Amino acid sequence: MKLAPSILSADFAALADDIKKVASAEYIHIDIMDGHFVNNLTFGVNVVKALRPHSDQIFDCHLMVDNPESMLVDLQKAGADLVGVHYEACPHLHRTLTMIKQLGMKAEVVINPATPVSVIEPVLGLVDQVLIMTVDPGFGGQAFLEETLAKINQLAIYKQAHGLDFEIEVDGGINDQTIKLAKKAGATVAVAGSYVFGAENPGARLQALREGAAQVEAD
Ligand SMILES: O=C(CO)[C@@H](O)[C@H](O)COP(=O)(O)O
Ligand SMILES: [Fe+2]
Repeated sequence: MKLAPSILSADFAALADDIKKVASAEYIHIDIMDGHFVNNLTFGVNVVKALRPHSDQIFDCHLMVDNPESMLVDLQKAGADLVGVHYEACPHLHRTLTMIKQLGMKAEVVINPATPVSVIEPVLGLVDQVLIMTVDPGFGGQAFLEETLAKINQLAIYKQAHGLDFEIEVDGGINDQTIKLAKKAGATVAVAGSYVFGAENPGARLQALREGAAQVEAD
């Protein structure tokens, strides 16, 4: 399973140092929040640009903003690799996802815990990754919503039945126990913020996540 430490729980005064502590992860997850789509306000394109020289990892940008289309060109220039837009924020989803791909980035669609998988079926042939939120977006440190497991499983079955090829990412409340539930349900990428950066040794927490996920294979 791929790991995506979320810098939402890192030290905002030392982001470049903190991402070096998670150099063994495949992705760096960057939560961009505008204070409108969600109540919280984090960072924008300038922080993506500032961090780019400090890491070769995939920059996985999770846009929790209204009108995400307006920042796509700047995000591409800043060095984003993969961009996730919320179904709930995009009335013209095909166009938005196509724009991400035309800019040379990987495209992801994101759904909130209360949004059913069926509404994104029309765009599943277009995306490189689907993010099933396992908490309501906006903040780190919330508890994993087990009700989302059925949706992860439903998406994994749909993907296989239709011969589609995309990653299934989960985000919110992931720790060394919940990662097992998510993997069993079919997730292939796990975001973790507070579990990783809330610890003295973020690298050891990544290792614990890998070991947790590996136990599912062994089952
Ligand atoms: O998108 C979000 C929150 O909206 C996440 O990426 C958080 O950063 C996850 O934090 P934890 O639940 O792992 O602490
Ligand atoms: Fe996120």
